[in-house]
Amino acid sequence: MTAVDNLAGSANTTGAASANAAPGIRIDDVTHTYGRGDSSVLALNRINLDIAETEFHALLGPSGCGKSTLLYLIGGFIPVQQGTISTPRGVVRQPGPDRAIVFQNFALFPWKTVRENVLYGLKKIGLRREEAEQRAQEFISLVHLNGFENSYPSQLSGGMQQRAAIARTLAVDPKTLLMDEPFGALDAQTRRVMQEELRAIWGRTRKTVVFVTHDVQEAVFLADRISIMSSRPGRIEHVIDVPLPKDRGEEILENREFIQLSEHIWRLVREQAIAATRGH
Ligand SMILES: Nc1ncnc2c1ncn2[C@@H]1O[C@H](COP(=O)(O)OP(=O)(O)OP(=O)(O)O)[C@@H](O)[C@H]1O
Repeated sequence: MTAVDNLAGSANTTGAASANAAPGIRIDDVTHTYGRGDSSVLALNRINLDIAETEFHALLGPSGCGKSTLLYLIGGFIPVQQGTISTPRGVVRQPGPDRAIVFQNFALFPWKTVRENVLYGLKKIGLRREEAEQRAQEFISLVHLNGFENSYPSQLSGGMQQRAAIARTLAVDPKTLLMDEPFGALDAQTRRVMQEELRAIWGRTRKTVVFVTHDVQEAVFLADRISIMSSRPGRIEHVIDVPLPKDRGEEILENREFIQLSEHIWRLVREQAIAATRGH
């Protein structure tokens, strides 16, 4: 059995988060303020949200509503000031190997090859050279980068670089994958392919994914549930189930339910975006 197979769990058929699913992330009354005094910015206001262990959860909302802030708090990259965030490993107080983040700008080491980039994280978690090499190759294959192991990031397209970044992140087997607009810098066609690949990879690895995006279609295509946040200070205004089949390909874009749900969510997001431009 490979490391990739090892991660695989049984899939449900609808992709919807089930009410009795094991908890993955619990966000309990979290408020976050940047700075102090007159120049302080209330970024998040009393966020409550439970995300199941095998759920793909998207965060949508107007620019500046605090999506990235919430993601970084879950990751432990900024300290929780008020409220609590917990995972099965306990209360989040700092970054941990159970939570990994993928950024929009790929964040690969430019001086390392694809293989070396993937190996980097594996060495950090203490895998022996041989095991690390084998695992790196498995995850390079998972993201279809065979043949590019010895290429440097500058020799790859944006989509390939992001696949390498995803391989590097998945290879260390975090329980939770935090993704901050990871496809934002890609052209529309590559973005579509990456969405399909990510959804397929998620189907095999069954991690908790929290995915920040501005793109309603992307959220509906990828997620089991979608949180729509208000304009700043960010609150969770709506949490919406996405009752689409687990396996989603291009054909889902023609699915009536997909279209109707996307339109419904677009209207909800638009309300928040209009409120943001009016400054409340
Ligand atoms: N380090 C910081 N210091 C002060 N204010 C900050 C800091 N980081 C974010 N903010 C403010 O907090 C609010 C939320 O920012 P955040 O980046 O979380 O929003 P976002 O929804 O991810 O935005 P976008 O969609 O534009 O990326 C914004 O008003 C932002 O200006």
